[in-house]
Amino acid sequence: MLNISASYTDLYQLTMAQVYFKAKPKSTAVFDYYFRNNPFQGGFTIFAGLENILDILENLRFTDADIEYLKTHDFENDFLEYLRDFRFRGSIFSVSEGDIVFPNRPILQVAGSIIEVQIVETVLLNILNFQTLIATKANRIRRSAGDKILLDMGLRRAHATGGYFASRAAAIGGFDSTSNVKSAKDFNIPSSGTMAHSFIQSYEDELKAFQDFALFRPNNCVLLVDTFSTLKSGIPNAITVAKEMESRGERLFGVRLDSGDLAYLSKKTRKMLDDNNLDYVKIVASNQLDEYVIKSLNEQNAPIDVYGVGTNLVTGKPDAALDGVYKLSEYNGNPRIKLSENFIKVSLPCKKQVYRMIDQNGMFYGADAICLASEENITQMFHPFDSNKSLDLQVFKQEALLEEVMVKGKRTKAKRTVSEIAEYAKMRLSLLPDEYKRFQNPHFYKIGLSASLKAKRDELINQHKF
Ligand SMILES: Nc1ncnc2c1ncn2[C@@H]1O[C@H](COP(=O)(O)OP(=O)(O)OP(=O)(O)O)[C@@H](O)[C@H]1O
Ligand SMILES: O=P(O)(O)OC[C@H]1O[C@H](OP(=O)(O)OP(=O)(O)O)[C@H](O)[C@@H]1O
Ligand SMILES: O=C(O)c1cccnc1
Repeated sequence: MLNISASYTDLYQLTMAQVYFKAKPKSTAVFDYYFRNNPFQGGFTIFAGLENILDILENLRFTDADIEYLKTHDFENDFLEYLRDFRFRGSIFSVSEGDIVFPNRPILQVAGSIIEVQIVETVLLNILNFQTLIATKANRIRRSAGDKILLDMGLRRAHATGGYFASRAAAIGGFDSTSNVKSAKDFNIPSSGTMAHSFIQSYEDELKAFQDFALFRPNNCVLLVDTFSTLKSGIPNAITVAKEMESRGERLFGVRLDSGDLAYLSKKTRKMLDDNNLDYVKIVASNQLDEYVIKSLNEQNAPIDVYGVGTNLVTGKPDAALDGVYKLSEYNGNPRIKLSENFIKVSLPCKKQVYRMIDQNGMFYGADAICLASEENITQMFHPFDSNKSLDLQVFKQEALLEEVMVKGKRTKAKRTVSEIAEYAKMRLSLLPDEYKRFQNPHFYKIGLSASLKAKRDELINQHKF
């Protein structure tokens, strides 16, 4: 994992923490993590990053160098000594990583000493917002690509170290492999790679470049065919090399197209390969791909077997960020609220649970009910702000989404691998009806409050009215 110490936070967390330390060191708090809008104007979001956050929180420390640095920021000595021994000892309830989530309902709830839960806000938002964005983007690309192989090649275009977590999130969203060696190693993701134009340019002629590559690196050999002319030079040379490999008892894995009209070129390439009895040679395509280009290429029946996607995947284009927030819902056991002129931004008080409604076919019905943590079997949910709207929940099976994953700073469940999380995401997505999955105007997934939670919230709104 990347080395993240407790100074991976915003300064204001520490300035607030010093005041808590001096004025009310024994106080406790509960914070909710949620986001406000599905990214990419989609109908759902895939939650990712939880396992990394649990790893980070279990090991979070201020290093001696962190403390030395903070000495230059007017912090008091006794507070700095407290930070020297800082540990995260809080508890976390969370949705399972890989589950399908929706806006404006708690995904994760952090409880503990107010100093500790405040300091970890930044790293938690940083990791969860980014991976959730990228897993959701990756899944859009997966849904466009159908059963074609998807290779993440984005590290070089990612926002610095973001590429490390982007490759992990891409695998959760449905990518098959990554070019990113460190992520592949750390997260046990299959890795793969082809060759760069520079390799071919370093030779006097393309054929010799292909021949050397096939000779010294024959396994999963993919030749990049567009350096000079795809159809007049790259493919004929690749066919020559494929035949030479056959004579050695080897097989060329594929050719990669990286420019031009990918539908036209892949059709011509397929025909040239097949005419030479090379139907096993795969066609890889890359060049600024995203879910829309891939959908279009599939609609044009482009015979592409593998799509390599970089920039648009790892930067979460065009959204760039998920708007996830971390809001205080309880202080010293008392409910807290944040008001806003914008109704949707009014926060929800108290420790909560979220129930997902399951229909008689075992599919998601399209509604999550938020209630107090102590409630079970919610009979009715109410629209958060339109008192005329409610939904009878008695006909549904109800599934509790928030489960305990950390107590006193220690995990309470076994770690899950990236491939387990990816499988889980796929399974959960299969339970979501198609109308929430379409790219244009997806159906709106309902959110509702239990009567008790709504009453608590309304009581607090009235208390704080001016
Ligand atoms: N048949 C196709 N249908 C839809 N989109 C395509 C098709 N072929 C290529 N594209 C996409 O169109 C865009 C083409 O961009 P651009 O013109 O910069 O590529 P190019 O012709 O390869 O140029 P360069 O040689 O500079 O890389 C890319 O995003 C590519 O993935
Ligand atoms: O287009 P993206 O989706 O971001 O995919 C990654 C791109 O990165 C590489 O190009 P680059 O020019 O960096 O290297 P190269 O010289 O190997 O082509 C690769 O050839 C792809 O075109
Ligand atoms: O393996 C490749 O082809 C690759 C990897 C990273 C970026 N572009 C291409």
